[in-house]
Amino acid sequence: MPGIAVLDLGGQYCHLIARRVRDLGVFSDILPSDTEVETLRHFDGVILSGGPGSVSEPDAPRVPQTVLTDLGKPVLGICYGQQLITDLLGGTVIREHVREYGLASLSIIEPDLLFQDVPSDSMAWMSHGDTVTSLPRGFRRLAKTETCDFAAVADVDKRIYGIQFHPEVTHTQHGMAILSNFVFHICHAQPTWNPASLKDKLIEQIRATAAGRKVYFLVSGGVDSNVAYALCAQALPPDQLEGLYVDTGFMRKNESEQLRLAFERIGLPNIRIIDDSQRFLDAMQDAIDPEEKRQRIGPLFIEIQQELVSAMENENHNWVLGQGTIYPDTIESGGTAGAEVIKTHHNRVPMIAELAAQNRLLEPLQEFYKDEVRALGQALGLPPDLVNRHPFPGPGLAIRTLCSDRHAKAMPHGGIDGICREFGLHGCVLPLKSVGVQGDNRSYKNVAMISGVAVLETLSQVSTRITNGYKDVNRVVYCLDAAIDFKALRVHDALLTSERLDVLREADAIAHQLLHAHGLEHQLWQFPVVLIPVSHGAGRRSESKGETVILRPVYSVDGMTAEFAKLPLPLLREMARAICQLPTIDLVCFDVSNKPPATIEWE
Ligand SMILES: Nc1ncnc2c1ncn2[C@@H]1O[C@H](COP(=O)(O)OP(=O)(O)OP(=O)(O)O)[C@@H](O)[C@H]1O
Repeated sequence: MPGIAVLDLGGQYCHLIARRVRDLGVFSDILPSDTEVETLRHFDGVILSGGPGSVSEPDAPRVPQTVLTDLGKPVLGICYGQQLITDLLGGTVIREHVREYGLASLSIIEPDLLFQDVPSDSMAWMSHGDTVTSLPRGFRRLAKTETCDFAAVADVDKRIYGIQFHPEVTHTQHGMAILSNFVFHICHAQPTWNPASLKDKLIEQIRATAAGRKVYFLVSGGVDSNVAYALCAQALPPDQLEGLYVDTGFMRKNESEQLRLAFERIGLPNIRIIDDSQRFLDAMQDAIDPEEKRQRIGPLFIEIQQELVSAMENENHNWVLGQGTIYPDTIESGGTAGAEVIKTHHNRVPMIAELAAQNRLLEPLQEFYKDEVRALGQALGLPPDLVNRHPFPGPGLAIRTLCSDRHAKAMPHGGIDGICREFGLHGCVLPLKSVGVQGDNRSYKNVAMISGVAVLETLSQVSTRITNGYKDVNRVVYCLDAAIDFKALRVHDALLTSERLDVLREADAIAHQLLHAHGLEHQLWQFPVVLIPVSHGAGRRSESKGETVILRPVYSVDGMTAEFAKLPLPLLREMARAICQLPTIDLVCFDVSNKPPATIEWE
């Protein structure tokens, strides 16, 4: 199955490039930058990804020169990829003092197959520090922007192309058309990639890997492991497969039981629920910082995995461990900020690598992206509640229950309040931090709270103005209770306790039931409900340690960027009224931040 090789030069968008190519129906594989020409010959063409490096740095990633001189296949360099092509073939790249970041208007200077059916003027997304200033011999300029002379270049005879903008991000108006032109008109690839049609091949592979041994499959209740487990169930007889589900205590309301029932309904009763909730809760006793929480949950999960493996070994020597690993888990692009930290409890720890070396690891979906896994799940006839579930983080509600060791009042902020007043609103800053993304990095910044009467469009404008204007704020929440008094807002100390988790579980269940009743859940990518230790003592319980619930519904296509979901305000207020009936809940807010600058989750 030929297709397109994407060479990873460390860009955070590497997966996005591979995904876009697959969306065109063409297989694509991400390979290390030093992959040799012999391996690349099996592909129809090569894309060199972007990346944070600079060609002038000695240890920035490079590709072998022979990819450009000997391979004879079309090559497209994107951003850093273009600069690398220029450098390797004798052109000049200079370091700019100011990084160009954002939309630019792209003008085509010379028509070419790459720009077939693309208007001569359109918008393209730029994000670069270095710039090409002179071209290698044989290259011509195909397009420019106001600030970039060499926005697209090519040696058309050798089919080597370079573009400074990012066609893979949705902000580039005709990005998909440009990628499609490269893939079909320049590489002549065939649209033969269809993950759902690979079902029979996958079933054969599962049988071959299991080779008569018992498969213990780790099922988390998430889409990936649900589909992988169901696939194993079609491949193997019931006595050769058992699902293992670890209840961490950080699951949503009735989640474990619902999962068991959902599998039972489709004839898969072999799920063993392992209740380790107390162990997880004990481990989190005094954890406040989000990284600290993840660093405690990850190793404990691995410890439990290890215990399960030892138990299997004692029970029966003939076993294989299954996991719902998918493609982005197996390849962490070099540029993904914080990847190491985020994924500590993930599928690539040394014990798992050891099992793989012993041929005791089964990961049937390791070639697929999540939307492809969903397509496969549908082809298997799995019910929507197993296949279309919203993504849910491994550490679960533990990272949706914010902790604090502070006592502080909400901070007045003239600048933010000034922006709000232009729209008839008010604003302040909560002395509480949440995670965001800025450029290639994770940020950990304050949250702004706004209140007043507004329509969604206004909230969107105000939120963008605040986060663009004040770099110490990466998230904005809108108070759903009109009677808020900022002076009565207090951040107080709070740890991760079973009582707080229970309240959050109830709030989450209320919000999701109402969402379901209005038939809106499939419009959303995800709908985290978050508990923050912020009380609004006014009137109700002045001495209380009341809390605030945040509703965080988002739209997204791939989780890499996201927009706050424009759910009807009357529905959000209905959710807020119901949630405010819970003991200890003072206030409910609606998160009106996009990603970037905020992340989907708060921690
Ligand atoms: N609580 C759990 N119980 C059993 N297995 C788990 C659990 N959490 C994770 N796993 C296993 O580890 C894999 C990776 O976990 P992770 O939390 O990263 O989920 P994911 O990549 O979103 O996949 P999924 O959609 O299956 O949850 C899962 O596919 C599953 O095989």
